[in-house]
Amino acid sequence: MVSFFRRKKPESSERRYSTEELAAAFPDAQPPSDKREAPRKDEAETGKAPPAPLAPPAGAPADDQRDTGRPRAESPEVGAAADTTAEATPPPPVSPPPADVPAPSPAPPAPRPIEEPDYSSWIGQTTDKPAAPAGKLGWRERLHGSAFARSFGGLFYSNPKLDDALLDDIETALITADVGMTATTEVVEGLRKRMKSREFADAQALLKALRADLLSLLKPVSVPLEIDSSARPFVLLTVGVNGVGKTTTIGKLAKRFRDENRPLMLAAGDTFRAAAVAQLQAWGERNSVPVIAQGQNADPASVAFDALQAAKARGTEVLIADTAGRLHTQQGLMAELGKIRRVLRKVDPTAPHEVLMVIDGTTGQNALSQLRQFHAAVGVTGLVVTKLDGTAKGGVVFALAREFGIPIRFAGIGERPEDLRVFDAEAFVDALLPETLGA
Ligand SMILES: Nc1nc2c(ncn2[C@@H]2O[C@H](COP(=O)(O)OP(=O)(O)OP(=O)(O)O)[C@@H](O)[C@H]2O)c(=O)[nH]1
Repeated sequence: MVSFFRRKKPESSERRYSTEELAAAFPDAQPPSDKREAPRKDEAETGKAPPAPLAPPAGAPADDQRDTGRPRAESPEVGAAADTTAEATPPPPVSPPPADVPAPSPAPPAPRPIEEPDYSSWIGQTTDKPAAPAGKLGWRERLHGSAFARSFGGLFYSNPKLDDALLDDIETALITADVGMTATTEVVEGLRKRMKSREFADAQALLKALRADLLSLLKPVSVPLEIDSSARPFVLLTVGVNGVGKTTTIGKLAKRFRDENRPLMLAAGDTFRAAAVAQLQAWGERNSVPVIAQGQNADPASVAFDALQAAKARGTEVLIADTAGRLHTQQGLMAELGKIRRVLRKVDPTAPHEVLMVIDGTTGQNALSQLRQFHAAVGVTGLVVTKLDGTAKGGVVFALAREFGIPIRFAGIGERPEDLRVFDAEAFVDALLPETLGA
């Protein structure tokens, strides 16, 4: 039973958290997103519901013609749309691949290719932030501002004693960082049991055990994306709620694949937000990556259908399809994802080969219900957790891993292309905890 709410600290107990940090433990304190149709806080999962085993994807929704609230173009189920723009030029050979794809190695990856990053062609907005170094480097620099790192920084440097107060502080820190009640209880009660059976010589030993517990939560989901070369093209469908960083992530992935010399095509399936189509097209033009687009308000399934046919005809290795951001609670829009998947399967019954859900790392426990709904609608096979830099709490990664076990393919730790990292459980955990505990 989590003691966060019932335990009262002794008067003499050292105060280690600011009121802001404690207040941050409560989801109501989260600032509202400035994005269109951003999820409301009252939709958040509070962690009260028992963790239900994830049902397999429910297959295609029965009625894909439900009102989505958007104008519709001709469906590809009756024929592919004609107004297609695609550049015929194949991507030019570029620099060697970064070392952290496809499989992470225990050894530090080689430095990034020595090429000047062309930020003028970057898909997202420009930023003055310096790029984080590649490989395992940069994680700590980017995550040190997170609620998780700040809470644990204070905790570890206060020279704690091995007692129940330390466990209370760990519990508070984990909840504050959005790890969620269930995962927090499991970890803290496990440590308490071991402490009572005198397994730990001192507080440092307990903290090392905590690091091991956190790692063991994440290790099973630290599974990098592998491009199956027998799939031509390998179709990657990106999904997620509004403003989580889908289009930006596609740009980062496209740069990664281009650097690996993989012939690539993009499908501008976010036909709701006009800027999203323009963003992909501009990026594609500058980087000689073909972009299939039909413009705003086109049927996204039609765009996906066209793109897959074009990619197949050209022998493209990877096709990345964007989709519009949608709230997981909007049934019509969730059904649209099922339609996109069905339409892709008309061209290639094995497509999409990866359904990559992008989750904003600052979302908190609401991320759990988002993933549950998207998985039911379209069968999520991999995750990208973005915005873990700056003020993100970061703990939701543990909650997602514990409840769903779906591979976390990438982590977004900044806005630069090289800030999309292959998810590395050890680099992530060690970036959140003080350096003295690192392996
Ligand atoms: N700090 C930070 N910002 C990020 C990261 N990933 C994306 N962003 C920013 O998040 C904002 C939204 O990104 P978009 O790519 O437009 O999000 P989207 O999901 O495509 O948005 P919709 O099309 O509206 O659903 C942009 O300002 C990005 O620069 C990240 O890892 N860290």
